[in-house]
Amino acid sequence: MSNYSFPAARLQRTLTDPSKTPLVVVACGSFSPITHMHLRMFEMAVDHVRQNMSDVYEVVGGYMSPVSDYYNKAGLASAAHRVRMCELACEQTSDWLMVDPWEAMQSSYQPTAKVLDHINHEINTVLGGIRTSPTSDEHRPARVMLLGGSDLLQTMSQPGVWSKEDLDHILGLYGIFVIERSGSAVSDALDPLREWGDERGRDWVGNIHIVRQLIANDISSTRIRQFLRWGMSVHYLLPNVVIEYLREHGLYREEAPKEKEKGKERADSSSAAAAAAATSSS
Ligand SMILES: Nc1ncnc2c1ncn2[C@@H]1O[C@H](COP(=O)(O)OP(=O)(O)OP(=O)(O)O)[C@@H](O)[C@H]1O
Ligand SMILES: NC(=O)c1ccc[n+]([C@@H]2O[C@H](COP(=O)(O)O)[C@@H](O)[C@H]2O)c1
Repeated sequence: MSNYSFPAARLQRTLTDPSKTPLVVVACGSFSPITHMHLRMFEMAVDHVRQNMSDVYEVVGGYMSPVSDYYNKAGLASAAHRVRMCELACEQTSDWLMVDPWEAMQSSYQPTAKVLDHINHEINTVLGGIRTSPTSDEHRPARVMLLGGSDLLQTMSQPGVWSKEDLDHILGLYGIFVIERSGSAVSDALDPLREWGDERGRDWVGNIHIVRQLIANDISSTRIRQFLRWGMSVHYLLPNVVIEYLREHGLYREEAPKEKEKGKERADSSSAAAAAAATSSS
């Protein structure tokens, strides 16, 4: 990892309102390829904070963390390509989003709890937190929160996909913004978690922040890969710079063997995560 450095150039290092808690939003996923919806999720989370939690939090950063090549999911491009596409998309379409390549550079699958711990450590221990005002030397620890779609939340109550310890860590300590996604009803995803949270005497659900999609956007990377294989246009679904990169590197022209086998519309992320978790623990 000698060539790794934590990206902090766009991290807001000083609060604009000294009374607030700095908040860093982190999306973990395969991003194969990154779509406009992946980028938009962050804007939706910021709007949610401004509208519902602005008395407590100020968003100071947003990170994407693409999974490594050890995530056993069919049809993904290499981690190097996925990280680069995310970087290009962030550089060209956003003035605050960043990509942390740490997870993608690891030589084994890293559960999401570990990724959040890593970012928390970089910001709050290595960098020492966020300055409370330009005229003060006081630093405040940033709160790190996960960001994902309701399909991700749904996997959290599927047996064997997440360990109880990791759920406790993520939902108890960090918290999550959940963007509702068609096909994954939020209430169905929340109910089992509510039971487990109570069973353990902890308020998990209080740390789950549901973000409604007021303009429904159902872009999925699986669909994009399919369109590319079929020679269809993907314009206005992904940033142009990513489309250019896909063309240059000839990505997703062939169907991945496992994807073909399954013949599925959307790769089953829960089985992929379970397989990845099984690989990492074996
Ligand atoms: N259209 C969408 N609406 C809500 N959440 C989304 C949407 N697209 C992606 N996400 C969320 O973004 C995160 C990372 O996305 P991921 O890379 O898994 O994309 P995906 O489109 O779900 O991929 P795939 O189709 O390959 O499973 C996940 O938590 C996922 O739920
Ligand atoms: N046990 C875990 O930590 C666990 C389980 C399921 C998914 N995940 C993460 O959620 C994301 C899911 O991404 P995909 O939807 O692209 O499969 C990945 O970043 C994956 O690492 C983590």
